[in-house]
Amino acid sequence: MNGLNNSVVIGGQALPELAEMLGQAAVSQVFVVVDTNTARHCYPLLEPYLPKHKLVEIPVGEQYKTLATCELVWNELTESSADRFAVVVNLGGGVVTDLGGFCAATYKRGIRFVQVPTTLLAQVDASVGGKTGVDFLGFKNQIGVFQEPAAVFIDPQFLATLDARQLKSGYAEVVKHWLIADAQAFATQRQEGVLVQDWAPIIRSSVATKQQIVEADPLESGLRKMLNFGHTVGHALESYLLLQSGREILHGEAVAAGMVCETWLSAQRGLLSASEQESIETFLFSVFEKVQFVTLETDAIAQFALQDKKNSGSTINCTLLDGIGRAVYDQPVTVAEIAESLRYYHRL
Ligand SMILES: NC(=O)c1ccc[n+]([C@@H]2O[C@H](COP(=O)([O-])OP(=O)(O)OC[C@H]3O[C@@H](n4cnc5c(N)ncnc54)[C@H](O)[C@@H]3O)[C@@H](O)[C@H]2O)c1
Ligand SMILES: O=C(O)C(=O)C[C@@H](O)[C@H](O)[C@H](O)COP(=O)(O)O
Ligand SMILES: [Zn+2]
Repeated sequence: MNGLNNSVVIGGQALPELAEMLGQAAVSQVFVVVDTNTARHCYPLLEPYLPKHKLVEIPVGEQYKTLATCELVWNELTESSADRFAVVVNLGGGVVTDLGGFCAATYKRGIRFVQVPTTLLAQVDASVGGKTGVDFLGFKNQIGVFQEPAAVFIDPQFLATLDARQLKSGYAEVVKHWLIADAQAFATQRQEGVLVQDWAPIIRSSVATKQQIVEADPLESGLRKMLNFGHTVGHALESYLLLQSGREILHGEAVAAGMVCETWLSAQRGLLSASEQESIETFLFSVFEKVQFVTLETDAIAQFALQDKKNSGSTINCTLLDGIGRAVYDQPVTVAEIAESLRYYHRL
């Protein structure tokens, strides 16, 4: 695609390869989207590898993953007269890669973008697979498109400035990949927790799991729904708390809670044994603190699942576990069952 190809490069060679790619491709202008934190911590590491470019800085946080923030990016592209040979480099966590990807995919009906993820969450999940978008009316990723980046450049050195809470949030998606597709890794690697010294092997295996699933079903008509394990309940919880100032939680924290709830739903249906359920729960609670809500809120939280993208009509289709390392999708669940799973979580 105009000298850029759709690859994922992981390791110390990532930034030199990005430089090489941008040097070879027909590129009219380069725009680097950052947030305020990645401008400070990550841009100095990337800058030596970039040709002449313009920096586009967006505010930090999920609250800014909105159409209003997209306008900042589209304004900059328009005012700089960016043409279809311009390339957007998204340098940041999942908010930057989702939003920057969406802005590029829609500007003049689509210009090329590359992802340079700087959080563990974005390195193991968000930067790969072509889901881009923003939140809308409080619903997660309600507006977006599937558009693969021209390439993804993952350098674990960016993780050095990430705090423990953010590392754990990314780790939730690693655990999700184990639970849906890699029982062996869940059995052997979970002992290490987040005290991992070298993230590269974990990033490589998580990205490989995700790529394998995405390649089989890029537009999520079936199999890709496995990657949404923990997200029917997780997104409902994340969306509900996002709308309440001061109670926001991180995406991975919501997914971890969602995985406990959806593990319970799996066990309720006889898909998981009591001992499998217990080992998942015990592990998740050894890493993640309990998300705070009161029982009275569970019905309101569960209502958010009515907007889940996997739904058909009013049927909420959940992804459940059929044993550790195996996911089944399109499992109908009711709002009442989701609320019950949240009450179970609350009681633990
Ligand atoms: N597209 C997908 O497939 C996909 C997959 C999973 C999650 N997501 C989305 O990703 C988002 C969450 O991503 P996230 O957890 O990366 O959040 P994020 O982008 O908000 O980054 C987390 C925090 O870390 C800061 N930061 C980023 N890199 C840093 C670094 N190297 N050093 C210090 N600080 C740094 C950011 O400024 C922010 O404060 C959610 O919106 C979620 O919906 C998308
Ligand atoms: O790539 C996918 O497919 C996923 O579901 C990965 C999820 O971890 C990610 O949070 C994704 O953004 C959720 O997508 P959505 O379609 O439920 O908004
Ligand atoms: Zn996710």
